[in-house]
Amino acid sequence: MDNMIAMMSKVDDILATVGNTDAVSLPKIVAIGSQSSGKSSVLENIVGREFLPRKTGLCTRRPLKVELIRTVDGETHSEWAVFHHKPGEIFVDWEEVKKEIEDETERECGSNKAVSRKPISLKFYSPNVLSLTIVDLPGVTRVPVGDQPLDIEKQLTDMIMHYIEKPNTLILAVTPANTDFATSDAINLARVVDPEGHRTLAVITKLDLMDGGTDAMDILCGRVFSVSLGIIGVVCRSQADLNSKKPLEKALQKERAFFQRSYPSLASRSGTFYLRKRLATLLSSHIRDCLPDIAMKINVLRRQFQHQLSSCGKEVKDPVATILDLLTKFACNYKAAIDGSGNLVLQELSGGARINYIFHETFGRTLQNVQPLDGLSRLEVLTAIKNSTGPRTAVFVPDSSFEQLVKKQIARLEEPSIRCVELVHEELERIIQHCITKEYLRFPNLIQKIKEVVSAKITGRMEPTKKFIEDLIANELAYINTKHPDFSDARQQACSNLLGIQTNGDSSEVAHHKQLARIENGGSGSVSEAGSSSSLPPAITDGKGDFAPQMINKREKMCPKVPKINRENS
Ligand SMILES: Nc1nc2c(ncn2[C@@H]2O[C@H](COP(=O)(O)OP(=O)(O)OP(=O)(O)O)[C@@H](O)[C@H]2O)c(=O)[nH]1
Repeated sequence: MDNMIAMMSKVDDILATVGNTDAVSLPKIVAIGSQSSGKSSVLENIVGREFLPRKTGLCTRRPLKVELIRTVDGETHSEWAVFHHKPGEIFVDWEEVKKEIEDETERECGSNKAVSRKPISLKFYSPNVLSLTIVDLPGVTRVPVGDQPLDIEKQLTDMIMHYIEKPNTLILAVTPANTDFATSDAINLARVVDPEGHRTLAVITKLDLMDGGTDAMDILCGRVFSVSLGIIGVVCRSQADLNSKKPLEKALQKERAFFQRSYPSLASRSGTFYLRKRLATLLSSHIRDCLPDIAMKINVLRRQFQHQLSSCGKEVKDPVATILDLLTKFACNYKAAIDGSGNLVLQELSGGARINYIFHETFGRTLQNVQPLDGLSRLEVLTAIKNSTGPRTAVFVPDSSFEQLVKKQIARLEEPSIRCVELVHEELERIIQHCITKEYLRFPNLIQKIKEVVSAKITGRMEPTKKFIEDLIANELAYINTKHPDFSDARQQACSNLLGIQTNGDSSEVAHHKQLARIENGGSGSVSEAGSSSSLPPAITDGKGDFAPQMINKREKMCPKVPKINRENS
């Protein structure tokens, strides 16, 4: 029996080493229940040692897998413990075991009540135990405290389900006797995955705390609810016993006396001693039943791993040289992918060619499509002109309003430029994947690390590059050289276009005046032709009621895409 349990423990270790614990469901006992129902107390009673952190409120915050391994007398240490996360260290002091469980819990979950799914594994070697594997899970709680997330109840229930839904798990459903059984979390959760109760053993704790005049006879005899593996009552140490450091042996004696006194007819199949024996028998017969199925699954796994192993190639004699070689190759592949000298992908553009496409096609086309006057309504232009002249009436387009409008348009270049950076970044990330060739596949951790490091480097350049673009645009916005002759003409023409100046043979400034006057009159009123034209300075027009021909040519050159406004509609 001991051999079988020890063998299962070894298989579990091997599966944990290859990171495949879910591939084969190994028989184990899992203790579940609501918070403070007494799961850890029961586990301590079974082990016969005080090694668990104990206090009221949430105490178990990570699954704790305890493997009890029966040793023969005469070993160097009669009893010792080893943690899976500290393989070389042997613990012989139970206070240190307790402290290590607390420390390891805090390392993973922090100090403020948060919980984690990651189990702590402990092997306990002793000639005084029956070989067993028990997992103690955090208790179900409903109200989040400390760093616990709002959905703590769901997270805990999911964690419990993850363990107990496996068909080879025996469920130790711990329920305190001083609560209502109809609301027992342990029994209700167990029923979800094991409705017939074939793999559920109920343990009733805190029988000593039941109200005077009541007893748990009906419950212990299975008249309230029934589970086929049995219902066993236990009495563990109370908080007062823990505070006064009452030895476990004394507590076990007291427990035996309690059952002989209060439940004499059930005394022989109640209490910790009976529970230990029952669990060991159940587990070993359960292992026997599951063995053929487990052996078959392990054989399938073995074949899979052998196949994987043979695809790995030659043995690595010098790991450091191999890693250096792979890193150098990766760097060369990456450079080649950008230079264009790497493996050619025929189906799609990639690497440097794709970056070129992003710059010249995607980004280039976007810039070409940015029309200088897009998003500037005529009303906006006229309002800007009027706002910049204050109480005075505008005759010429003032520089300040022109600058204000131009700046708004230049700022529009920022968004497509940033998008271009993002596209290039995406491509640089894609190159990483392309550079990981077949020969890397046998080193999944190395691949993971390369991806992390290179991706972090590339992503680290994103912010400085975006900042560079923002600075470039800011530089352009800082000073608009309106004195530049081309720019100056373009300004005139762009504004003329917006104002719909080429109307009815009016000179540009006449039309400009009319527009401003229309705005002043609510947008549609008519303006006295004679009155307005008579106040215009004569030098602006060419005498034919329009801009001089060379000015129009300039406009065509500077703003070729500005659509002409229909004279009739303007
Ligand atoms: N009087 C009495 N107290 C008990 C009994 N079993 C547990 N307790 C007390 O109940 C409290 C909670 O016990 P734990 O064993 O820590 O409960 P738990 O279910 O492991 O708690 P969490 O893991 O935090 O959910 C402790 O103060 C125990 O001393 C019992 O049979 N009788």
